[in-house]
Amino acid sequence: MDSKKIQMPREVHIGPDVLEQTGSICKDLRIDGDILVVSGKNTLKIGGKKAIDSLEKENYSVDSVQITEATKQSIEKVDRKLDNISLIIGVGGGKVIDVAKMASTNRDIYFISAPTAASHDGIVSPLASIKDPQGSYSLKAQSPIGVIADTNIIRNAPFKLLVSGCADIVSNYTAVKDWKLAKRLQNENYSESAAALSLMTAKLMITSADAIKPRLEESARLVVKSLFSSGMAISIAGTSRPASGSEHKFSHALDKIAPQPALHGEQCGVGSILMMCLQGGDWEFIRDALKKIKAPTTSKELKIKPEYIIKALTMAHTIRKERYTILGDRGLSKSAAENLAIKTEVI
Ligand SMILES: NC(=O)C1=CN([C@@H]2O[C@H](COP(=O)(O)OP(=O)(O)OC[C@H]3O[C@@H](n4cnc5c(N)ncnc54)[C@H](OP(=O)(O)O)[C@@H]3O)[C@@H](O)[C@H]2O)C=CC1
Ligand SMILES: O=C(CO)COP(=O)(O)O
Ligand SMILES: [Zn+2]
Repeated sequence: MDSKKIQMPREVHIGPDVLEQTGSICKDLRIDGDILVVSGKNTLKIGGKKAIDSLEKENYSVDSVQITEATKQSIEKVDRKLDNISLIIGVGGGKVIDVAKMASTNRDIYFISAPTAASHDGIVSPLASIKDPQGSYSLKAQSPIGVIADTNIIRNAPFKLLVSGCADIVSNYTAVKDWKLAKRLQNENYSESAAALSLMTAKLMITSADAIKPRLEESARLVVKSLFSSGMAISIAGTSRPASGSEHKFSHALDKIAPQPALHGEQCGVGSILMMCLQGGDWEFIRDALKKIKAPTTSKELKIKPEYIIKALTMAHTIRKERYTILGDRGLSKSAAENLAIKTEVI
């Protein structure tokens, strides 16, 4: 039997103001040498600067770089800063973390993940979602050596980012169904434990929906822990399969064609309503769960015109063709897509 490698972070710090301990956390992790902080336009001010101040207090020499997209060009921009760097810290949303993760993997440099929002489950996963005009790729990367999740920053982030993270987790329901289908039809590798962890996380999220409130530290902490556990399912599987199926293909298609895409998790949530209906499952349950967490359930709430929803549905099967899902090899016709979106009241 093939051997299997599962990467886990060595230290996970979740709590108010933990970003101000970045320097001492790096000392504890025995990081020796210069450090690069990767951030975004907003997140450099919100979190990046705190990490830099704390590192400088511990006498680390620190450089920083800002990125705006999760693309090859952004990875190259980070790469140009990496001579003499021993550690990269990604302080920001999902795009920043994916770019920092991939750049660190390419150069075999340690990586710390410091999310400023609980908006996606890539915080600890060993995969990076990288986009180009042709599509979206789930690339193998390393897991972070450490996670620093500052719940004071996360609770003060726009509430829709927190809701988006919850919806990304709810979408695990349809992702696991697709994965099981691929096991049955294509004999794809399938991990019972990864699938069980992914589903358990989604169930717990829905059970605790009433506790997800704006600005509360407890809510931020709860969602971070759920994203962590969904990310661990991805780590165990060694693929994003337990958390990404046809509903994610739909979201990646929207990212490609919609003039103004919504947040990743918001689109995956709506995708999950649609795909659960295609899968013959209880789509009303997914819709009601999303409503409970105040996530969008319609094209109007996503602020994306119905024509783009239909177009994304008809092209979703062309994204990650190797990932078999309920969409099959031919996908949906335009009329089938319209029927589906109308039936589920997405349009
Ligand atoms: N690798 C994996 O396993 C996974 C990867 N993903 C990927 O993650 C990405 C989605 O992540 P998401 O975070 O939704 O999107 P972004 O990284 O685009 O972040 C959304 C916006 O939120 C801003 N932001 C972040 N934190 C704060 C804050 N505290 N206060 C104010 N604004 C803030 C960002 O600012 P700024 O401009 O500074 O960036 C950005 O403008 C997608 O590319 C998706 O494919 C999703 C799930 C799993
Ligand atoms: O978003 C993910 C899980 O929530 C995984 O990302 P991919 O769809 O890019 O594999
Ligand atoms: Zn996702």
